[in-house]
Amino acid sequence: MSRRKSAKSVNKDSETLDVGKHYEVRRNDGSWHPAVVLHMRSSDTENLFEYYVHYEGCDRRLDQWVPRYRIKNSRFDSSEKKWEQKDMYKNNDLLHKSNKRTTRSQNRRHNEVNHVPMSNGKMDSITPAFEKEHEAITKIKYINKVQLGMYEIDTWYFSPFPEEYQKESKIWICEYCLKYCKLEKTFKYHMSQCIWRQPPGVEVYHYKGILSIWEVDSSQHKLYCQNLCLLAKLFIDHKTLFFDVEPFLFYVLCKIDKSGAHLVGYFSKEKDSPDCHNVSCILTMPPFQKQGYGKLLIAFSYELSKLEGLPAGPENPLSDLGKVSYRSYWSWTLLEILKNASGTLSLEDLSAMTSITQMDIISTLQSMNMTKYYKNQHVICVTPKMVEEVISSEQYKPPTYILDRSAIKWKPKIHNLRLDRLRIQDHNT
Ligand SMILES: CC(=O)SCCNC(=O)CCNC(=O)[C@H](O)C(C)(C)COP(=O)(O)OP(=O)(O)OC[C@H]1O[C@@H](n2cnc3c(N)ncnc32)[C@H](O)[C@@H]1OP(=O)(O)O
Repeated sequence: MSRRKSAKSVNKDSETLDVGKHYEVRRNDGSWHPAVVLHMRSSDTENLFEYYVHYEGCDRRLDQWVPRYRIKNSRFDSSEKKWEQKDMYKNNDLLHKSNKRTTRSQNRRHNEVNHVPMSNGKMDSITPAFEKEHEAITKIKYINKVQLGMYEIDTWYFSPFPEEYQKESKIWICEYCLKYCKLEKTFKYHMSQCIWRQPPGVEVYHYKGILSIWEVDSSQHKLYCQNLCLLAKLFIDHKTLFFDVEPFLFYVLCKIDKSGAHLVGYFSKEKDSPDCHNVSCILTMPPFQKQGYGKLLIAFSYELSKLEGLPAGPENPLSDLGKVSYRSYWSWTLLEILKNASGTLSLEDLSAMTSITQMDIISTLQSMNMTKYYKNQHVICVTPKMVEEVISSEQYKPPTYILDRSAIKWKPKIHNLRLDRLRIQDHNT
């Protein structure tokens, strides 16, 4: 007899809930939170349904399948608004300490991570129609866990793995070649046969035998790059690149030990970016997040832009965590220059020194109150005292990993068509 009961017999075991309606749901940490039920399925282990819920006011990465007993019977009327905003965000990983005065930068960071709309009501540059379509397609995440090397990782979002993998709650991925498997035994067999111990491609950064970055050309290693994108999509909400990877280069950051080079994170970059993007997508694998690797990858992307001699920036829209990381990198980089500066510095100077675009410099300096709008243009308005104050505040965080420029083994390539075009234009004028 099948372990699963039919929907009809399941209904008898407990009151079923309505998809699309709001209920109070117990989260993993034990707190109750209003949530909308997005989907239901019969559970494998219980004679009950389980429900896919989205917690109101929270990022979709917290959406999850929960058993029936974690949901209160009575419907929750979301219009009652009995949940205070501060309670809604209480359990997010970035906390607002209620008794403590928060600085402007802490407020901005809290708003970014918790999706509080900006004063103009906009979240970012995605159109509502696109957002709706995107949400419909990627509403339900079926793969809940992924085993990567020694880490079992909870996934955050839907990723378009082939259909037969979509119904698996866990998949296994080889941390070296990124082959994915449905079954643990297939995975174990693969690991006994796989001879890879590092990403394919060329090592372009090697730091003291501990960290390395590999440049992987998707034209030469298409399958690896496609698998990397599928894996990354489990942790990036707005990502559309999966199969047509050839226009991109991938920079893969690894931690090295005697067993091999272990995947920590990566960023992708268009080979020819007409909009001067130096990062298309960036990811640190969750077990390595908040340890400084994201800012190391960002610093590396700007070092490449400096070698190319072009100001550049990440592709928009940035995710909540992307915004926080870029803002932190930009602030630190600019303050490092300003604290040692003598004489005047223009926006052009700062951009030439850092390869950060003037727009990103302006928004970063504005957030630190260091610009003025004068005669229809932004001017830097900063005194040594202002710089000192920010540097001694909590907002100033030197990176955990400082990029060692001497460890970079990379030169701009011929295939950087845009760079060549710019040089030709320059020569002709
Ligand atoms: C262009 C684009 O691709 S946008 C999409 C960006 N990518 C994603 O959103 C994918 C999921 N997120 C990630 O992979 C990572 O969070 C990244 C890549 C954005 C950042 O990587 P990390 O390795 O965590 O970055 P790192 O440790 O250097 O921290 C950067 C800053 O973000 C902060 N941060 C990182 N994670 C969190 C978090 N969960 N909550 C609050 N702050 C956080 C850190 O405290 C740090 O701030 P600080 O410098 O002021 O201390």
